[in-house]
Amino acid sequence: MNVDIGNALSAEASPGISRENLDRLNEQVAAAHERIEQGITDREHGYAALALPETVDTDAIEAAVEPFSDSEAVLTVGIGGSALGAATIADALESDVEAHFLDNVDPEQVAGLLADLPLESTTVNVVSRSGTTAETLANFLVVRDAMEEAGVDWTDRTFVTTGESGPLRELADRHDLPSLPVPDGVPGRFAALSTVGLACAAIQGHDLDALVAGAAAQKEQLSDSLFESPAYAYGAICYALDVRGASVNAMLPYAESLETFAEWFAQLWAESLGKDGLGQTPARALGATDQHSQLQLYRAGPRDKMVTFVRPREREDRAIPETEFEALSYLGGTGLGDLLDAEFEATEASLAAAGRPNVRVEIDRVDEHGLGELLYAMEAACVLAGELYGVDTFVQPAVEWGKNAARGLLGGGDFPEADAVEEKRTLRIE
Ligand SMILES: O=P(O)(O)OC[C@H]1O[C@H](O)[C@H](O)[C@@H](O)[C@@H]1O
Repeated sequence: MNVDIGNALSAEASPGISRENLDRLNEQVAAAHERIEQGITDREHGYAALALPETVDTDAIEAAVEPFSDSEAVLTVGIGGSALGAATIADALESDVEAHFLDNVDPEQVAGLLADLPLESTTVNVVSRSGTTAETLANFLVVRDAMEEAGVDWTDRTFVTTGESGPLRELADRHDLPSLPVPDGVPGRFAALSTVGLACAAIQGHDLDALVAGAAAQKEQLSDSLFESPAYAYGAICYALDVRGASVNAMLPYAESLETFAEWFAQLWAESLGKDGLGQTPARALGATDQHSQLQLYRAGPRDKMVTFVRPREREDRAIPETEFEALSYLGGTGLGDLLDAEFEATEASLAAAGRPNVRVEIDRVDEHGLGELLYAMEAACVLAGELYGVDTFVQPAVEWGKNAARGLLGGGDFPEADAVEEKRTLRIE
């Protein structure tokens, strides 16, 4: 994996960072790295996620899901960090076992999905770190009911990943369901490379060791210089561009298979860094599709954005047939992948020509190793950025506030946050 920050230098872009300031920033990176290393060594809350390449037990995950090796499909019931890591891996890699996700409580979507799934051969993978998240538990109750109605013994087809206590743990224990623990000190959005993200990947038959090896390769490269670590280079440049005005980070992978990765990144970046009036807003996009919708804004709108390109250097191509149409002859004989690469190069150059900061992140290909590198590098980038901002990267009080308000409204306890609903000011126009 490599990260090219050339188009984020002030000689090329505005906002941008000068070489001198980059060297100064590197001193901050060195200090942050020391803090991060200490956190990893001590397995401190949050930092423990960056130790996962060493601590995750892939054999235990594979053994735990062994009873489900006959699955035609896997249905992950979870939300946020308990779904997006697994979804990123599932959507990036091919498998004969279809993966589906229930990470919303839209009744129409839930009913539609349950009606389509072969429930007798589907594994239900319920994931919740806290074991208390209303959406996840509600969806699970609905899924369980649908299985009973279809005459399927849900206890035979349910796998649980959760913490040591909480309602979901109790349920798993009561019904003797196969389960895995969520590792200590690993917040959900940093848990893709743990039991949380890897159980689904194991059920789908992906190579967990290759995923972890990719992550380990990036961990190896964490050092006290951003010039030696792609992960730190990315985190540091995002921070530097943000404090110079690029408050939006548009994540633009040039691979359909990485579309969900942009969604995962959005949670990681937003929930970790959005604190104390600070943080950079992640925007989700996809190349080449969004060249034809959002690019106008990125190239000619306010100078409050940076664009992150992610692309695999290699992919399987599909030939574009020769054609009798003269006007299209330039396409014939090339491949769809060649076209996508050309679109990528052109878009990157078009932003650079307009002096808009952008960063290129490249992996060899979208496979287990490349994905492991990408996920780990972005997590390390995020932890580094959190140190540079001076925020508490591993908490999410604003999200918890909303969760409490919703529970209070539903009668799930006495939560003062729910009073805000009553107090809401209204000025309705009809
Ligand atoms: O895994 P759970 O405890 O169910 O939490 C699922 C999600 O809940 C909240 O929204 C948190 O802010 C997220 O960080 C978390 O990933």
